[in-house]
Amino acid sequence: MAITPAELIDDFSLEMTGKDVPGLLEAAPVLPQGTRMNVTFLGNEDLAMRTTAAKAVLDQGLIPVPHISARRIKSQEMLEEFLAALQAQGASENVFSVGGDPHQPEGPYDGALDVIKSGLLQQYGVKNVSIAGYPEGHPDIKDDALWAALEGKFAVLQEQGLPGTILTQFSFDVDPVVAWIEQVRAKGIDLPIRIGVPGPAGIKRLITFASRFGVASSAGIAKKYGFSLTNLLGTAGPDRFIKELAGRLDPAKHGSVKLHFYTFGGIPATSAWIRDFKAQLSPVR
Ligand SMILES: NC(=O)C1=CN([C@@H]2O[C@H](COP(=O)(O)OP(=O)(O)OC[C@H]3O[C@@H](n4cnc5c(N)ncnc54)[C@H](O)[C@@H]3O)[C@@H](O)[C@H]2O)C=CC1
Ligand SMILES: Nc1nc(=O)c2c([nH]1)NC[C@@H]1CN(c3ccc(C(=O)N[C@@H](CCC(=O)O)C(=O)O)cc3)CN21
Repeated sequence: MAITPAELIDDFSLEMTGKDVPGLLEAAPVLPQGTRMNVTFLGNEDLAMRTTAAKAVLDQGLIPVPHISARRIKSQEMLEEFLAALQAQGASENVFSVGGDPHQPEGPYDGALDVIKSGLLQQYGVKNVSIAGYPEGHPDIKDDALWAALEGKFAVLQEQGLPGTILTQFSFDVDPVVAWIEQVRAKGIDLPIRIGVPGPAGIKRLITFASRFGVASSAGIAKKYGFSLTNLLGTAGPDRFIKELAGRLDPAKHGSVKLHFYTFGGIPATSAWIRDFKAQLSPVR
């Protein structure tokens, strides 16, 4: 029963946007070689920004995990163009297939499952597909639909013989996260799970992103996490969250569980925070 925070944070992954290449270059010296760096697929990015960022990740000795936002893909040609550009750089082995925030699909793909079912991923060298998980649900998608989507994606990846990883929305509250992991395992879904946590960031910024993405941040949850809703001036990091989560995980019951950092406060700040957190866990003797 229980793993140590050092075990939980080992082999963490993190995330950048297409605009974050300068932050990536600044942070790279403190990131372990081979660390996975997700690269977002936002509405304000284009193919060149996304592929340039993925290449920059590779050049730093890290592993790019480009996002493919199903609803933002306007055509099969656009999907193939993106995958081909990634493959040409050696950046197509790992992708995150996600629905995307547009209320209406901009092309033929309604959700992540449609992209996976297309069979195109393997054709362009994809070897591992991350899919999304929602410990606290999603503001626009009913829980039934989320579970059906997760089970559907797991089944199709198995049929295709493609390894997968579940990557979750961030949370400030360990209780729903542990309950959700147990539900995933009860459904027989044995994929490795990466639990999303926010890197250290301004409290205002954390709350803004939490409300945008439908993540709970009530006064009680905020206090437990380490910030107050009435004092928005400071910053907050996930140290308490990580220590509590580690204390409640049992590998025999919960399977492989790692961490994924959303870098709302910037990649350098998150990377330095992780280095310092690890150092304080294992003081030099
Ligand atoms: N790092 C990131 O960029 C993350 C983004 N998300 C967002 O979460 C949402 C769901 O993604 P997945 O779990 O991959 O879902 P999915 O693509 O597997 O779809 C699940 C179900 O919800 C529907 N759906 C998909 N996107 C929707 C939307 N924007 N609004 C209403 N219904 C939608 C689909 O038709 C399907 O029935 C997307 O909005 C996605 O962008 C979630 C986590 C992380
Ligand atoms: N439903 C959902 N959609 C998402 O797009 C999403 C999630 N969930 N969960 C967390 C991650 C983190 N995401 C993001 C998205 C944008 C920035 C960002 O820095 N955006 C702007 C700045 C906007 C601002 O400061 O308010 C940028 O410059 O691109 C960071 C993380 C996207 N992600």
